[in-house]
Amino acid sequence: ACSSKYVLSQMHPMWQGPLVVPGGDRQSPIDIVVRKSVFDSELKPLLTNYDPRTCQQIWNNGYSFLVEYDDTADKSTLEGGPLQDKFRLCQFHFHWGESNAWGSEHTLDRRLFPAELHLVHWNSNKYSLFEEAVMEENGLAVIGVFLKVGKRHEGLQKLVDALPAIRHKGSVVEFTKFDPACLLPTNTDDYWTYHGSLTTPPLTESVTWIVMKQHIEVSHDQLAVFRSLLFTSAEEEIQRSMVNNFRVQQPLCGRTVRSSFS
Ligand SMILES: NS(=O)(=O)c1ccc(C(=O)NCc2ccc(F)cc2)cc1
Ligand SMILES: [Zn+2]
Repeated sequence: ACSSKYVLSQMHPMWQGPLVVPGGDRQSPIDIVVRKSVFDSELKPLLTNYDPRTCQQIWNNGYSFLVEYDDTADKSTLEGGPLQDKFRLCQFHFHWGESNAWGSEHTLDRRLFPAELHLVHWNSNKYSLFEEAVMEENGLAVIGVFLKVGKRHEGLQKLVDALPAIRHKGSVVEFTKFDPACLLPTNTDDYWTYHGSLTTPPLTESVTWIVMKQHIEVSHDQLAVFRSLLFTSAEEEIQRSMVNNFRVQQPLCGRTVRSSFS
């Protein structure tokens, strides 16, 4: 699957038929084999500087729900870690399952988590628009955080309360003053990093992935509200629950996964 130009079409409604992927040898997500990751002492701590005033809206794009940030200036940024440049936050979203048994995109030694958060940033030192950066080798940086079911996440509740207003594909509501830093684990120094791709079409291989070692906890009820969202728009007669919106793990194709901790 590393050299083939096609990846297997997936069961997901959005994945009709084989997808042509350019090259296809650095696709995401992957299974992170912890004991095969290589400690790199040059990896720095992550430096996030998010401004809640840049939070603009929350919407249902028919695959997940996105919280979008004003990325017309370097106001909410990510630097450090494996990155050489400054990256601007443009949005965050989640992937989850129909049950708590699965839902994450990355796995740790094949272990599945009920959900995964992605904070999406683009390289504002080198590019002037997300759409430009998404086509370039070092254009994007995405932070992945695993979710586990446990105690209620107070910071997440404001977002959960907004979801009923965007049940259908295409709906958008104003959403302001949300600090995405509240969704990061307490320890952001320990992570794995590797070069991969977007996990949804166009699957472009422009992402430096930064997957946090420490997960965050959300309650069963909070996750149940994610599952109350719909893939379908209000006009469609068949409503389909927005669940299992994850891509299956892709071949590593000889890539090295580095760790910031030994
Ligand atoms: N799950 S993930 O974090 O890997 C991911 C992040 C962002 C996007 C995205 O922006 N798609 C729309 C898009 C893609 C390319 C464009 F040029 C414009 C919009 C897709 C997947
Ligand atoms: Zn994602």
